[in-house]
Amino acid sequence: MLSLVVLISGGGSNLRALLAEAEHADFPARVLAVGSDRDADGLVHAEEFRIPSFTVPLSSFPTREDWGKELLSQIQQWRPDVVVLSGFMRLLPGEVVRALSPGLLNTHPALLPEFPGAHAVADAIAAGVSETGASVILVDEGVDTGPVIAQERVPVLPGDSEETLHDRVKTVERRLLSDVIRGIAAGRIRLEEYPT
Ligand SMILES: Nc1nc2c(c(=O)[nH]1)N[C@@H](CN(C=O)c1ccc(C(=O)N[C@@H](CCC(=O)O)C(=O)O)cc1)CN2
Ligand SMILES: NCC(=O)N[C@@H]1O[C@H](COP(=O)([O-])[O-])[C@@H](O)[C@H]1O
Repeated sequence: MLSLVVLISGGGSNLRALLAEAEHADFPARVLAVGSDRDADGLVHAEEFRIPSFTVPLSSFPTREDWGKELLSQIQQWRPDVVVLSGFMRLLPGEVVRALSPGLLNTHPALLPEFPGAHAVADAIAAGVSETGASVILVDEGVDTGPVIAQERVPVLPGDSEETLHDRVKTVERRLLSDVIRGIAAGRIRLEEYPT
């Protein structure tokens, strides 16, 4: 059984999907705790599924590095096999990335390396592309520069808003993340074999 800690910053719809799937006996992973860098709306999903949560606000620390040390401490108390960034909107300091790698995944709503960063869906709309995608990557010390574990194209439809496109992308993200977690648990995906 793979043990996960999931980090969020927002509404946590992808977290909720993972928590719901983890309730099924055939899912080979469990979420030990949910963490956030703020009082995220998505923490309500952890409460509903009776999963412990913790919040480490960046604004409570003099530096990002100090924040990272506390975040890392909170994560490591749960001794997870894998940490999943699911709408976690803070860049992690190198010390945190190094301590958690290679068991540190991020889901991103674009076909990386296209549209990295915090506003991928808006950027895809603005660029006028006819398709974008979803990616699951290993997190490195760059910004969305880690090796791609899984990704899938998603069409941009005429009249798409950021919201309609993001919703379409999220449905693919959820499936990709589930498949990656199942692959890791089954030994088909070996994170240590990816270059970082
Ligand atoms: N060391 C890394 N940390 C994180 C990565 C990563 O690739 N390396 N991915 C992000 C998730 N992410 C994209 O997938 C992402 C999230 C946020 C930002 C960003 O610029 N954040 C700003 C604040 C932006 C805001 O609050 O709107 C910041 O951290 O100051 C870039 C990429 C998670 N962490
Ligand atoms: N750069 C990181 C990034 O953009 N992450 C994205 O935030 C969304 C969170 O949605 P949710 O809060 O509804 O799960 C997801 O689409 C995730 O890929």
